[in-house]
Order: sequence, then structure tokens, then C-alpha cells
Amino acid sequence: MVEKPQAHKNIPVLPWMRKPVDIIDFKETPLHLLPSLDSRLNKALKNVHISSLFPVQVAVWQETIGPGAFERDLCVNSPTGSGKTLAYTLPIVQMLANHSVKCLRALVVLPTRDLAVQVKKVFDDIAPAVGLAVGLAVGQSSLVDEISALIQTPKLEAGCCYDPEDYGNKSRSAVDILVATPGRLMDHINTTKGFTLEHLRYLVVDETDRLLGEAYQSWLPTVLKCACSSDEMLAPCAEAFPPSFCGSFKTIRRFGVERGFKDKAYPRLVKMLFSATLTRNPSKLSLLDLHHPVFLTTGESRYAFPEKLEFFKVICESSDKALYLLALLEKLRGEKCIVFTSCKKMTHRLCSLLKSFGNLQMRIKGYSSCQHQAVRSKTLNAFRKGEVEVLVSSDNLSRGTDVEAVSNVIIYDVPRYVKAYLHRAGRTARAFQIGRCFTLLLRDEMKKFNSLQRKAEISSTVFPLPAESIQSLQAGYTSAFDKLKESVESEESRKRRINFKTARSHKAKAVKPTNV
Ligand SMILES: Nc1ncnc2c1ncn2[C@@H]1O[C@H](COP(=O)(O)OP(=O)(O)OP(=O)(O)O)[C@@H](O)[C@H]1O
Repeated sequence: MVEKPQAHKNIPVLPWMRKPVDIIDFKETPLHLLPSLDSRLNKALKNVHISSLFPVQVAVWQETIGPGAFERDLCVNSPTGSGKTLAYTLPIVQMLANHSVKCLRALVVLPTRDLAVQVKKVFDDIAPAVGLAVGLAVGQSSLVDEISALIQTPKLEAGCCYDPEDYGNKSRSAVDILVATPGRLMDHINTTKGFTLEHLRYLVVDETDRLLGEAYQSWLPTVLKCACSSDEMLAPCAEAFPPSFCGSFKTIRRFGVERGFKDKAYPRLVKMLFSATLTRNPSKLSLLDLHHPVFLTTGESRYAFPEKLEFFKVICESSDKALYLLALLEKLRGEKCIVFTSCKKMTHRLCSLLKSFGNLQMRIKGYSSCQHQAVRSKTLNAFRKGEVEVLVSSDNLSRGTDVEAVSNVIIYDVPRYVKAYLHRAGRTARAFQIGRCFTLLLRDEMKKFNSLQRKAEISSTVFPLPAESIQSLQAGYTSAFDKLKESVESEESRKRRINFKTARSHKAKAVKPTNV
């Protein structure tokens, strides 16, 4: 393996990040040439039409199952849509394939519920083939239902008396692998009887930069504390927490030797980090207490985009930006598109405008954090099935979401940061397919956009929209815009009325005499 020096020496990075393994040196490999692949997994992969592994998957396989054999923690930075999910699910499932006793050995943490559901599906494609059960802790169902899916309690026999304490201690994990969001994971750690991380061997932090960017009730130090024995626990942040930090939950990591590391008698907790924009911030990475980490990245650029992604820009005036979007959507009719806006308010307004434009016969839906989770999941499913052609969203959908056959991403509002641009653009051209990213640009945004392109090391060409196609939409657009104005005004006056009523009732309560 050739270890290439990193190009960006001016960015302060940890020493091990300066000598990455380049994923470009790995080639797509047919399953039958993959060393040591369990034949049951080979079959399961073929059942879901996977006949070869992508380069990042081969690179991770080499570090985990091959000569590297999980000796070091892994930090993987690989473009959007390059197959990072299977890169970690496959080695974990292969490693756990021969365990007959059920206990929670692998934990995957993701920032959102939809992403966790998506990753669980990838595990579900392969894990049952080797007898492994996969659980989901995301708050999709009630806590009680979730607990009964995750924890096995001993069957009670009629006529016998049970000590409730003893009964609770006999509860054990019903799953080998758990995919979770941080909030629900913390609920189980703090309150679920029988839920334990003491057997944990693999911890995956997917979308690492996003998860490390937000504290989410200190989920990371808690997980590390619960999963590592007290003498192994080295995370610097752990000392900041009092002994009662994990509530009634205590972890004594067992000394059952499955695979010793160096002179240690217990299996090490292997940590794997994955992102298309992996953080290089030493203080953030230090929170993970990584063990001789190996850094796998693609090429020498700080930001790598999918190979077959093409970039276009549409230049317009602020007064008719939405009109240009309409003309562009007309042009892309019949192809799946995601339109990215700057915020949920914009998503809502743009979506209303597009819907009230009568001539555009396309199924358009909005996806935003204003909506209930069930509504969002339903919308996403409809988009996956092709029942919705255009999805309008803010950054809620930009990370990790994998929808097949999205041909175009349209960036309606230019984001400030390259990372945000990269994740949005990466919803297309996935799995080495072709895709197009269009950016709508006002003239005075050109300078800012050029600087973003320089940082991202990409360039875009102007996408021509003929003047006639714009003019033909003008009348319909003006009437849709008027309708939108009316609905925004009525919505705002309704909000004002509600606020006024609420304030009046608060005031009335405040002056009510207390006669107790
Ligand atoms: N070996 C493979 N053969 C065929 N398709 C694959 C293979 N591996 C992954 N895919 C498909 O590629 C798509 C992208 O994979 P995945 O979602 O894991 O990408 P990712 O690198 O995690 O992207 P992001 O950074 O956006 O989260 C998925 O639809 C997946 O089914």
C-alpha cells in the first residue's frame, strides 16, 4: 500500500492524518475475488444485486478483515455516494458472524432518524444471512415497543414466584447490532433495564463531523464510558463526569478473551468514523480517544466530489429567481430533482409557489423540520418510489440521504460553506452514476460563488435557459406569486391573532388572585 503525503500541509492536522491511505489506489473488486468473504454473505449481497465492492469498501475490508484485522481505529473520508455504509456494515457482520451468544456487540450512531432507518436496511440485507439480529433505537415507535424489540426478558412460568430484581438481571439483548440516534440511545442507556454496552466491540460514528459538532446530551463520553472498562477508559473528557453520570447503569467490561490486543486481556472497542467531510479538528477528534488511527481518504484534495457529477450555474436577477427555477424544472421534466433552499421558511414558501403555478404538472413536495417526522418519512418514501418528482428541502435532507435515481440537484440558495455545498450536491451522482448539480446565482453572488468553487476545486458551466422559455412562464408565474403573497399575508395575520390571544390569556392568568 502506498501512503501518500497530504497536500494541505498548511492546515494544522494530527500527525497520523498527514499520512493517509489513498482510496484511489483500490479498485472495484468482484465478490469472488474478495479474500475471506463468508459465502453466506456473498449470497446475501448477490440477492440485493451487489456483485462487486466499491473502492472504499475494498480499502476498509483490507484494514478490517485483511492483514490490518481491526488492529487500528479507522477514520474514513470518502465522497458522497461512494458506498461508505456497506464499507462498515460488511466487515462488522463478517466479524460477528460466528458468535452464538446474543449480546450487543456493534453500535452505529447517526444524526437523524431517517438516516438510521436507511443504514438499518443495509444491515438487514446481510446480517440475517449469518444469524445476526439488528435493532433500531430512533424513537420511531414508543419506548415500550422499542424496548421489547431490543431486550429479551425470560419467560414467566405460571405458578412460580419471581424476585423482580433477579428477573430484571436476567434480561438480555435481543440484538447483536444496534443502529441508533444519540437521543434515543441515551434514553436506553439511562433507563432501559438489561440494556448494556459492556460487550460492545465496534462503535461506528457515521456523519462524524455532524455528530461531533453537536453535544446531544454528551452521548459520546457516555457511550465510551459505558463501553470501556474503567482501566481502559482513557477519554480525557470522561473525568469531567461524576461517577453517577450513567445513572443506575454500571459497566464492568468482562475479561472474556475474544481477541487480545498487545498485553491487554480484553477486546478493545474498535472505533470507526465515516464522513464525506471528515473533521480534521484535533480537539474534536481527541474526544474519541482513537487507537493508532489509520486515515483513509480519496485523493489529495480537501474536498472530493463524486466522479461523474457535473456542475452548472444559472445566472438570474433576484426578482425572477423563482421564475428561472420554474424554467429549469420544465427543462428537467420527468427527472427526479431535489431543490435545496436556505431554511425551512424558504422551503415552505418556494414549495407553495411551485404548487400554485398551475402549468407545472409535476408532483412537488416539501421536506422540512417544521413537519412531523411521520410526514417527512412518508414524503421521502413517496420520493423514493417516484410518486413525487421534485422535493424541496433545506439542509435536513442534505446529509447521507440515499435516494436512487436522483438525476439533478438544484441549489436555489448558495450555502456559505463548501461542506454544505458538497453534501447537497452529493444527493445525486451516487454509486458512480452520472448526475448534475445546478446552482441558481444572482449576479452579485458570483464573487462569493467563485471563491466557494476555488475552495472546492470544482468549476461550473453556464446552463443556457432560452429567453422564450422564461417569457412563456411569466404570466403563470405572476399569478402564482400573487397567490403566494396573499397566503403569506393571511398566514401572518393568523399568527398575529394567535400570539395576541395567547399573550392576553397569560396576562389574565398573571392577574388572577390566588385564594389558596
Ligand atoms: N458495492 C456496491 N455495488 C452496487 N451498489 C452499491 C455498492 N455499495 C453501495 N452501493 C449503493 O451506492 C449508494 C450509495 O451508498 P452509501 O449511501 O453507502 O454512500 P455514502 O458514501 O454513505 O454516501 P453519503 O456520504 O452521502 O452518506 C447506495 O444506493 C448503495 O446501495
